[in-house]
Amino acid sequence: MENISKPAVSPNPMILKSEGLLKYILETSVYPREAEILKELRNATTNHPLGFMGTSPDVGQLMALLLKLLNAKKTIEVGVFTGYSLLLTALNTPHDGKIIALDPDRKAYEIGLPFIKKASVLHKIDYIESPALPVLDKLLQDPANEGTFDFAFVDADKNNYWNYHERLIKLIKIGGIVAYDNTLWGGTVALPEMEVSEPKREWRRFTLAFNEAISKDSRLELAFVSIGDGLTICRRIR
Ligand SMILES: C[S@@+](CC[C@H](N)C(=O)[O-])C[C@H]1O[C@@H](n2cnc3c(N)ncnc32)[C@H](O)[C@@H]1O
Repeated sequence: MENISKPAVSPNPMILKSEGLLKYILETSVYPREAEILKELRNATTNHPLGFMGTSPDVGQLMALLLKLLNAKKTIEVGVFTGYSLLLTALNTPHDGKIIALDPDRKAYEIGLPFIKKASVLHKIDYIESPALPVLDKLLQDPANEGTFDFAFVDADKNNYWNYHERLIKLIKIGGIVAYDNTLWGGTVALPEMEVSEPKREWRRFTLAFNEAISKDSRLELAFVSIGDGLTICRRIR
């Protein structure tokens, strides 16, 4: 008899790690369909001292699909950097869409700003040069903001992911989506701590705690997607 207490794993777990497969996906369906202006922003960002640490284009493609499926109009972006995911969100929301974009690093945002302007989507963006938490708290001080956002994307300091979650789950409407990037943290979540480089250990611990807590959150349905550096997609259900 089939052992139902032991869920089946992927028939080929190694497939998740195959660089060749990722290259195939990117070259077959991601890069050819990526908006030219996003490519331009991505290329401009490679000159940043930290290189391109923006959202990976395959994650972007999935985000675009989610935004369109939701017909998202009102969104929040936590962690802008040079604005790849921000521009992508702006391109995939209607003309009267609104995005509250939060990041204390305005210098990085200014690298992407010319591309946002060129795409004629700046009018949708309310960029606030600030750490995200105080702004989210301020939004929640006005009960009129609760349950009004369609979509939020979090790609910032991992130590605050649960703090963001506790606020975003109230700001997002029932049926809306909050997506968290980097929830596989370079694959380190599946490694013993000893095998993880020292600089990655602290955020690995936060990511592990976040993944465990969110998996138990009954206010949402979720999918933990092995794409890019890991994307956890949560749909608020209550
Ligand atoms: C990985 S980057 C974001 C990439 C962005 N999603 C993109 O596609 O280009 C992380 C960003 O989080 C920002 N960040 C760090 N701490 C933050 C905080 N407390 N609140 C908001 N943003 C923060 C950093 O300044 C950095 O720009």
